Amino acid sequence: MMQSHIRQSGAAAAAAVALFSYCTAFGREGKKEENGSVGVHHLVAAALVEWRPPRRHAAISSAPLTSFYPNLAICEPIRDVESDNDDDDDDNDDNDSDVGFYYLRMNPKEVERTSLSDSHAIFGALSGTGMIERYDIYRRVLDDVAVERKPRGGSSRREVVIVNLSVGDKLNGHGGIVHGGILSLLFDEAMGWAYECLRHEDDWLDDPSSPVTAVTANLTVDFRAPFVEGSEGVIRVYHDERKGRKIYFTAKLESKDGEEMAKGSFLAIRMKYL
Ligand SMILES: CCCCCCCC/C=C\CCCCCCCC(=O)SCCNC(=O)CCNC(=O)[C@H](O)C(C)(C)COP(=O)(O)OP(=O)(O)OC[C@H]1O[C@@H](n2cnc3c(N)ncnc32)[C@H](O)[C@@H]1OP(=O)(O)O
Repeated sequence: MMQSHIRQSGAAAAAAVALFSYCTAFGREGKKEENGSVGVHHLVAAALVEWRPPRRHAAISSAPLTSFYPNLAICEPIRDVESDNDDDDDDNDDNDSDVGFYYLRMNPKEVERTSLSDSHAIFGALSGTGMIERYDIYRRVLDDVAVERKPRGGSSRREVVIVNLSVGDKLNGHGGIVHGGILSLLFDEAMGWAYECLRHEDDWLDDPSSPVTAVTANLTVDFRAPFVEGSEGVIRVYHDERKGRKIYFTAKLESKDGEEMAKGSFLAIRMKYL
């Protein structure tokens, strides 16, 4: 059981409850996941540490998308929404006490406080009513039992990040349908966060504390169904494998009803000199 490190704010607690409700409504997290664990409705929010770029990154500081914020992934749980022994909606699952994971929220308000806030596509220019109205990022964290059962650092596929999003009516291509380029953007960002979260939580990089950043080398998206304006959705990002500097992810965008609207794959390449 996670200990609560109290840095509680009403807004953060509300956010955790909101995601809990959302995930419950989606009915996904009570099911078996790819890592064999069972969803536990521990939903928490994050406290973030202010961070300024160290000097050795000055060479890329003028390129917004290669600026980065390592400590965004340093979070502390502030609230357990549900204990392991609480009732679970999934009656078919008899492994409810076999805990698996919880979510930590990456607070977008912290992103907005950074120097990127105005120039960032999602949290800056395209943020607002009618555009990207919500882009809440949650890092999925294995709890202690799951970590013991399945040591970190493996190459097996697992969910890393989910993004709870909604898009308004000003980012369309065809009438009433969100532009595919916008969905690609939303995927790109989500998978970038997955990279960042993995880098901090895991031992799969040579030195997790090293300020090694990455860029998107390749992004592909399959559009499976029209994502209509004014829709809410969830992006789920999975880490697939790593080959040296190349880190592979896949992702899917689900509608509020759980329908797969789009899926994507993503290759992040760690920069040679950063
Ligand atoms: C992933 C982001 C994580 C960010 C984390 C920090 C922030 C955290 C906070 C908040 C999250 C924010 C999240 C934001 C997300 C947005 C990210 C973007 O949109 S980034 C802007 C668009 N992308 C560019 O501008 C790149 C431009 N391209 C390049 O700079 C280079 O081409 C680069 C670095 C990608 C590769 O160049 P080389 O010189 O380092 O490497 P070579 O030798 O060419 O390739 C190495 C290996 O990769 C393969 N490779 C290279 N490019 C490939 C490609 N396009 N497709 C497939 N393979 C490729 C090669 O075949 C080679 O493979 P073999 O080692 O031989 O097996």
